[in-house]
Amino acid sequence: MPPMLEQYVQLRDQYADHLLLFQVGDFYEAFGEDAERLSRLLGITLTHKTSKDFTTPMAGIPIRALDPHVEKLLHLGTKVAIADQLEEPGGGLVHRNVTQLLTPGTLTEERLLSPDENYLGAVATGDGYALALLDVSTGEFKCALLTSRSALYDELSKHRPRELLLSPELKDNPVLYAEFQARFPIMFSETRFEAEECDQALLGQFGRIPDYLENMALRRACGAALMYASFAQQGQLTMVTRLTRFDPGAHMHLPESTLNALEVFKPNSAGSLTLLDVLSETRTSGGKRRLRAWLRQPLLDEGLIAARLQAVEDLMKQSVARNKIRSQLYRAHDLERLSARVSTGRATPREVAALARTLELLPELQEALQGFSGLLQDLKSRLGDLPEAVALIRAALVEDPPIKLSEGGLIRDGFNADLDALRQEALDGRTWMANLEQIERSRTGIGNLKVSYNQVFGYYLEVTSAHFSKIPDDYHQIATLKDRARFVRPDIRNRERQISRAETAAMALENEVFQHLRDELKTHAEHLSLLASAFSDLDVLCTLAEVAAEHHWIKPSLSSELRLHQARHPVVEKNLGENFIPNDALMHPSRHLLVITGPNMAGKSTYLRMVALCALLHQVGSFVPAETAQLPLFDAIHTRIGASDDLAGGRSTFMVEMTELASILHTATPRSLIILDEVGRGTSTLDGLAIAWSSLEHLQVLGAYTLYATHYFELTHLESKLPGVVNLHVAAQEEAGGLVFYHQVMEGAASESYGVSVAKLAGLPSGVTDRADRLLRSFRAREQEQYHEAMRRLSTLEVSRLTPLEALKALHDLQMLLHAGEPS
Ligand SMILES: Nc1ncnc2c1ncn2[C@@H]1O[C@H](COP(=O)(O)OP(=O)(O)OP(=O)(O)O)[C@@H](O)[C@H]1O
Repeated sequence: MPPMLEQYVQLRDQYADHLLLFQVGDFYEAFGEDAERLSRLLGITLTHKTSKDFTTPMAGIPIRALDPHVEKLLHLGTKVAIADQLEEPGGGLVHRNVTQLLTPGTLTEERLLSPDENYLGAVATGDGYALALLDVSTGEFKCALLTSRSALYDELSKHRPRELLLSPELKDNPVLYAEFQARFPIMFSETRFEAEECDQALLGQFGRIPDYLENMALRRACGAALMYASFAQQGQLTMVTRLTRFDPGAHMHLPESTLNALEVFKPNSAGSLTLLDVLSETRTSGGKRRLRAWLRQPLLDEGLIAARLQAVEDLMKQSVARNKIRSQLYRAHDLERLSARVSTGRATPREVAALARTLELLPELQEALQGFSGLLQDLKSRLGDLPEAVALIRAALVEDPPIKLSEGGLIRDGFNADLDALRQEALDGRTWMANLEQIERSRTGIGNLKVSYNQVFGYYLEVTSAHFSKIPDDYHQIATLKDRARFVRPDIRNRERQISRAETAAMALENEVFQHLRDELKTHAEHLSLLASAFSDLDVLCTLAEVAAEHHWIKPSLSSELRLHQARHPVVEKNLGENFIPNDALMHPSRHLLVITGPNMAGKSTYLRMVALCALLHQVGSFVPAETAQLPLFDAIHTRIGASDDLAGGRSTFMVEMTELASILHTATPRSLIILDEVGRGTSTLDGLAIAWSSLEHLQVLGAYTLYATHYFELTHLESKLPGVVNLHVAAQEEAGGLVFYHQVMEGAASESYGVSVAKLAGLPSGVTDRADRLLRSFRAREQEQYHEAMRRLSTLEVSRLTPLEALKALHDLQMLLHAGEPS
């Protein structure tokens, strides 16, 4: 095997679960089976490397086209190891080593990352489920202990890790492992979870094990994440300076089903909008991530909510200051990621320049925040500028430095005297070379003499055969072509060596100066990460103010009652504009369970979601889409909306519905907001009605604020039976041209369900709808008849004369009567 392939095989075996891309000149190559795999995955040509008696498959990617290919490989679930040439090719085998390991959850390369968080997740069990979440692109590292698997799934789907590590007790359980894989179609990777090694990893990273990691499972999850990321980053985890433990109970409980039903992040149908889309006015990538985090975790603390609302109100009113801040933020680069890159000493010259440009915004941001109080004043003090860092970068780097250090030309003239001298020397040499052609033409009288350069000979003189007689003695011929010859001279060789020596030394010195600059910036890493966090908070507050101003949202106030006047569903309103009909909502302890009826398409679901979204926005600290709004503090929003099945999870529509209902009934407290849309629809009418009825009775006793939309008219009877239950309906009317929806929510139950009318609107064939109309009339007539007949028989029954057996038979007959009969 040729020595280069031996080198390849050695590295490949060292990083066995990665696909090794091996630099050979301007290409990254793979050989053997890996080449076949690469060619299959990327659809690129498979060739062969042949030397003497050896041949092997080979596939390669040009270096300049690496990123899109790596992106595709990661997307296909393949980890990538990049081995670079670490020295200029010379005589023998070039020294190569792995310089980057790329896995979806441990990326730091800006160009491969999306603006969202990029978490690596690790889960271990013992006393519940321990979850660690590490984003090495920003240095964020947090963990939590979850009491149930569904709580773990909720957190995982909220944080959407790109890669997951499962401890052996989870991974080795085929049923559990399959369930994880079905729920989270991401990369699952292997690492060690041994307690002792995990503790060592934590000690190595933080110098001590934080007190709040008393739980072994937490330490295993955190340690495993650290060990895995550290391997991928080849020990460079300096961006991870803090580990926080978060308490899912410290925030409003928002199960995955609620986030999905309310379409907070993900639309239910492709192409439609989400709440995040309506709020997507952030100006920075960090702000976008922070907004997602706030939406994931609405607050429970009145004081914090009030502080955010106050800041949003101040920024909304001060539109000049707000616009100024937003236009500054627009120019900011992703400070969170830049600070992580700086802390690992990996920032590229261009990233360092971007850092300076971002830090230069600080004085203006501080000025714009002048005169604000509360949270905004705090933010102003968190935005302390770093003039010395900016001055250093500005003095050292050219205005627009290259991405790669190896491209050179990044250090400004005048910054380092030695570098200036080397550059001058190289320049002198090149000027000498540039003038040489003219000088030699005059000296020899050869008008077409040329000075050229190529990789093999370096600089040389070229003379065509017509002028061979004029060639001076000091020219030494080095090559003869058909009609010309090439020459050198000792002084040309000397100059060439001088240029090359000076340029190589200048490059090395630039490298050194830049390393020094990076080391200097590293000392500000902590400050930079705090600044980054302040930027993100400021961006989100400005975003909430901007949205409030643009869409005429108002500041909600805290109350024990839920009182919305002329409220709108923010997403549906964005689609419908002025055609959206606002509605009121009123709930208090003696009106805490609203049963909403009305035809299909009337707007029941929209109304339910509208109330829930207002509650969620309030606790995020946002204004809400209404004319006035008073809202209680909810500890959770539970929803059971729509029919969805979980084919991957192997559960039918009804099973999903019942599982979600069970979880709501078990976990809801009197302080929860519950939204139920047509519960019980997935089974037979009577079973469904019975389940819905008893669930409502349960919630009525619990006292939780509940909105329940239904087509079961029987449930409207609950209003007269149970205190706290109130009927509402969404207005619609049959008119000459068909059914008209008013989308207006009114007191009282609906009089009809208009199902057949809606079917007509939907375009069912008229023959079918006419027959349905007749059937409906006959069902109703029959129902009435049976009901009256049953009543008549019951009232004439002489109960005191019946034997127990006769009484039972009479009851049975009555029942048969009520269920009897097919329509004619
Ligand atoms: N307040 C409103 N103003 C204007 N249009 C509305 C309003 N509410 C709902 N709509 C429109 O009506 C459509 C149907 O609304 P929604 O899904 O809420 O009805 P629904 O009563 O829950 O129907 P179903 O019983 O079939 O689930 C929405 O997509 C929207 O276009």
